[in-house]
Amino acid sequence: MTDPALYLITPPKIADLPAFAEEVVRVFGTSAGTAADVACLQLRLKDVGDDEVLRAAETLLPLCAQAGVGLLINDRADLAKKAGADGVHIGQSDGSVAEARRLLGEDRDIGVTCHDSIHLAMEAGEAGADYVAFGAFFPTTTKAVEHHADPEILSRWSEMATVPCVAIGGITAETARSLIEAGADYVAVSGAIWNHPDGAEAGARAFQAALGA
Ligand SMILES: Cc1ncc(COP(=O)(O)OP(=O)(O)O)c(N)n1
Ligand SMILES: Cc1nc(C(=O)O)sc1CCOP(=O)(O)O
Ligand SMILES: [Mg+2]
Repeated sequence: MTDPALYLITPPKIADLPAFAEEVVRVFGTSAGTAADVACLQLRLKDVGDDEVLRAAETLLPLCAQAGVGLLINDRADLAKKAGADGVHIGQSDGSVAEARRLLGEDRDIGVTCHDSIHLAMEAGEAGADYVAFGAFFPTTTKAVEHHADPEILSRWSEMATVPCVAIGGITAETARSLIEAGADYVAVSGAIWNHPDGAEAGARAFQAALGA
């Protein structure tokens, strides 16, 4: 993952892959023609077959590569490996960091969901995670969440650890900066980009303005 603070997450379903790919290009293009303000894109498709994930990854990978944005696959290190993606994001039920590392090698990124737990984050960091993710910080309609995090966990983590942390859950352009100021290295966002009333590009621009990138 690179320096910019915006971590994009795809919608859980992509009905029209070519149209979505065009939207991704527009989102990447919101920073004076470069992708410099997006750290990575996580392909998070739910309730679809492996073929559909691999097809989407095959379409998105060259767009990401051209823009200098890493493509991470959600849930499945094996599919990240097959797709030649830049890494994987795993939740607490998606397998271990050790297994993902064995499959992907040292040069790929592995992120781990840690909910609202410093303990889980310490375990992930010790296991070799490249980042830990805390959330959910705000109500979200993208998924049913069981854990709610307070921004204070970001401050605690950033003071005690060097492993970067990602904030997730209902984040909008209006709330993103407060989480970065609390200690988040990245804000992971789905709905506020793809469901923006004026389109995804407008959503990305709003984050760009808010994050001062
Ligand atoms: C950056 C980031 N953080 C947290 C999650 C959630 O992962 P998980 O708990 O495995 O839930 P699902 O996304 O798989 O429904 C994430 N995907 N990305
Ligand atoms: C995928 C996901 N994981 C969360 C967690 O708390 O672990 S919240 C979440 C949804 C993120 O989408 P949006 O930006 O639309 O809220
Ligand atoms: Mg998961």
